[in-house]
Amino acid sequence: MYRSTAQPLSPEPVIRLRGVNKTYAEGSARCIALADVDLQVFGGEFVAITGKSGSGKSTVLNLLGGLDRPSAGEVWVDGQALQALSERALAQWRGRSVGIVFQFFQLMPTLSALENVMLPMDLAGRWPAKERRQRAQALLDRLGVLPQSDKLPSTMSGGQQQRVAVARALANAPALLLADEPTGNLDTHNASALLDLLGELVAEGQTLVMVSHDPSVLRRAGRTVTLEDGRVIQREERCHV
Ligand SMILES: Nc1ncnc2c1ncn2[C@@H]1O[C@H](COP(=O)(O)OP(=O)(O)OP(=O)(O)O)[C@@H](O)[C@H]1O
Repeated sequence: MYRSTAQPLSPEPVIRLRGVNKTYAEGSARCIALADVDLQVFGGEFVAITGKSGSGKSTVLNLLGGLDRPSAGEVWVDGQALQALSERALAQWRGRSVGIVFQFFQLMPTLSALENVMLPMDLAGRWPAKERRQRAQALLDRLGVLPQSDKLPSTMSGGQQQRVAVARALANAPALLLADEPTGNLDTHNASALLDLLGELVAEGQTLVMVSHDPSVLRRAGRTVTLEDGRVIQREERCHV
């Protein structure tokens, strides 16, 4: 049975954003996507990032996942200063240290569910081939989609595809799991089941940052960070009773 190997709450933050700015050039104008954002997330936390369309949520997620770089400021993830890495080193780091789940699943259409989950391990050259297969099977089992192992994404339901996508995101035992509106394309039942599974992973120590507008997601997060026009306007801790 797959269990998250992430460490429970630790004093060192898994994520540290300091004075982060991100601007995009639009002809002669500049679009300020993020302005002076500071954020810390500790191991085993589930933090939801919310805000209106265009407030900068995906930009934060892209910076955390090493998919984009800040215009100014520092992005530290799992002890690594991402701004210090070359493109090549950043790509290698990304493959090993973060797992990302997208709204539209983004599975490789010509690969089976099992092959999709094995792919990040193959690319990272992690674990012997036999172990990669066993690990992928354990992940699919954990996510409740082992019977779908040999199926192509197009022959699976949306809920099944998203579970496979979560298994793929966990393949390299990432320090950080990121999710961009992961329930946005699921019906209520599948969305709730997916959130249950993600909640179990967090309870085992997985650090999770999720962008969402969905109130049912925000209710489950330990903490919500609200963005407006690229700035953090609210940090809300949930009371656990
Ligand atoms: N590649 C880009 N080029 C130019 N502007 C961009 C680019 N990416 C994002 N932006 C701008 O940066 C701002 C923040 O965008 P971002 O996608 O982070 O917002 P968001 O909160 O995720 O929005 P949504 O909820 O609609 O996905 C917006 O004004 C957007 O137009």
